Amino acid sequence: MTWAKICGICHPEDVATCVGAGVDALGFVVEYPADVPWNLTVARARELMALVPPGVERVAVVGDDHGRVLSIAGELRPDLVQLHADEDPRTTARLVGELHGLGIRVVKALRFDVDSGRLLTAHPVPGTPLATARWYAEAGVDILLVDSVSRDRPAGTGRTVDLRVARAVREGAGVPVVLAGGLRADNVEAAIEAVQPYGVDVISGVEGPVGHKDPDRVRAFLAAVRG
Ligand SMILES: O=C(O)c1ccccc1NCC(=O)[C@H](O)[C@H](O)COP(=O)(O)O
Repeated sequence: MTWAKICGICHPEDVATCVGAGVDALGFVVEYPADVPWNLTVARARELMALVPPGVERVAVVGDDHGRVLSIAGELRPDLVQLHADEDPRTTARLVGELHGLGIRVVKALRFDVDSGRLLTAHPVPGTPLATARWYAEAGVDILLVDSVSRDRPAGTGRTVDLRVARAVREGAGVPVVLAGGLRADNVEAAIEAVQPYGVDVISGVEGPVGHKDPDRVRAFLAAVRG
């Protein structure tokens, strides 16, 4: 069964909606170092995570600063930490060791630019997306997340990635791969078929007004994932 995560949770009623619809994991964006509509303080994230029942994984979506990532993880003790910025493999490897020591698994995002299709990274990386994926896998991450990024948004773009590239990463990375970027109830089945990912992840495709989940869209998305 394909693992399904819904990200950008900001309100208690959205926790209830997603859990009621059978989600596997919920993502909480915490003190992300860019202006995104789904950003939470640690205190607000703690309140919302406390509403998540056992059996549904809590993912803290964070980025960049090593010390801040570690401190957020220590304060919230999520099931997974999702590194969603420009963490280089050395920093990632260090964080993996420290987070695993806290019993927390690590997701690393690989972000593809919506205009050029290129893997966006501030660091010199091996030639192909697959080589970069392996680089991070060797750093010890538990899951890689293939996502899109735009000039305006570091995530939550509502735009799809090249599914052939995602498939190549999934086939060769050596760790489970989650597919994100522009997924909706009407395209997620085909995307799963094309990429055969471990899981899928969504924000825009299940929202009404930005920051608020639409219960019908949440249910339709999860029904489509379950086939
Ligand atoms: O969810 C966010 O707001 C967010 C903010 C900063 C960094 C990462 C973030 N989330 C990443 C995800 O896991 C999303 O599910 C992913 O970007 C998909 O978004 P969408 O294309 O809108 O479905």
